[in-house]
Amino acid sequence: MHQVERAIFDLRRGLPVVVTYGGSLVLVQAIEGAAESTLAALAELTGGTPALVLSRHRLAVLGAVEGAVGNAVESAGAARLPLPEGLAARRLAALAYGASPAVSVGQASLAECRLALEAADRADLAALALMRRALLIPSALVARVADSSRADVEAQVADGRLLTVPAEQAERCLDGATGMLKRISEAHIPLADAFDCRFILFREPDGLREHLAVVIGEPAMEVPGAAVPLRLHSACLTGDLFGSLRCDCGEQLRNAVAEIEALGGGVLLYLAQEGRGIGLANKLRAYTLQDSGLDTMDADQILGFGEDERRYGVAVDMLSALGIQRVQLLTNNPLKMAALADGGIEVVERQGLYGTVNDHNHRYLSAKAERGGHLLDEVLNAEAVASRRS
Ligand SMILES: Nc1nc2c(ncn2[C@@H]2O[C@H](COP(=O)(O)OP(=O)(O)OP(=O)(O)O)[C@@H](O)[C@H]2O)c(=O)[nH]1
Ligand SMILES: [Zn+2]
Repeated sequence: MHQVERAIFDLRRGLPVVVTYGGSLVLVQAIEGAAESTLAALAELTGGTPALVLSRHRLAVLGAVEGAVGNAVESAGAARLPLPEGLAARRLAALAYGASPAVSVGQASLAECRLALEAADRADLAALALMRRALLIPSALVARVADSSRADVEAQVADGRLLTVPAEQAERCLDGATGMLKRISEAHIPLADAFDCRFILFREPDGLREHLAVVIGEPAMEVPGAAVPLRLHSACLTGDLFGSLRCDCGEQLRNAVAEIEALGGGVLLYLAQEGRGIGLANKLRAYTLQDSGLDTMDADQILGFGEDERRYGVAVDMLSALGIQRVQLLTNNPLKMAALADGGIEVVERQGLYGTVNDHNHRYLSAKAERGGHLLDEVLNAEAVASRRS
């Protein structure tokens, strides 16, 4: 996976990388920061027509998943839209992640563009996977290298100006490599709500993300049959650190520590999955979209993401590294229970874990309950009763 992580750094810096696929070369570049000159440079270097790869979530926003074109796109999971020459950068951004689906491409209407859509091939899917792993907008500029330009591109690869990544490696970059988490370092850190805590840091094999296991007290981790109280907490910088009122994360984090302590000890896994896996930059974009009336899931979809982009393979790996097989899970999220069960961890019991409902997070929590199936009736109903009384 060596090339993948290097490619991610280049993409985040706004540089193109070359995805190789069945003998062909495809230049790939992030949509963020792309200017008119980016498209011109891609066309010049490759001798091909730059195209925009869009995820199926974004295509649904654009209304492009109906009819025959839609079927082909749906089965491929993404589509490629050839871009007209001289397309303005703001039109490109509007197409990739703009709030209004009523966008047009150059002189062409959206309906005409739909007809121009081509089902994504593996290089396109690889490009999207790289963008997701890099926590960029999940849409990519791509350009196939024409035969006449191949020697030029190969020369740039040879002198180190361009990196190549095989499509099949890039496609797998979201899966993680099971069992390869590295346990890096640890320390005792007393917390306000639990004095006896040990923080253990794990690093993913590609070096990109780090996750923490906080072992609280002396849980019976290696006792056969014991169910260890467990919280899986996805990072939320705004809530966890700043006490944002837009969500319930900060309170849930602190309540989880106190609750695990009260249960006689257990483990909290603090997972680097900011913004349900879309990253902080995109979460801020999603918040701005929510300010115009969208709910938390629709806002993510405008950006091209699914309802929840998190994967829990690293959590399962951390639990096995700690020798934990049976857990009592503190969550309201059925997906977390299913993900652990899929990973071979027995969820013996679930316990709800709540923050306070307020005017700012009410809509967010309701969307989680109504659309995400989160088990929040208790807290939302209690809040409704309280507001009827006052
Ligand atoms: N994309 C997006 N992410 C959000 C938003 N609000 C909060 N988050 C993220 O949602 C995640 C919430 O994580 P958790 O509290 O572990 O999980 P949960 O899915 O709410 O389930 P529980 O275990 O019941 O708390 C964090 O990664 C937050 O950063 C939002 O409006 N948009
Ligand atoms: Zn939060």
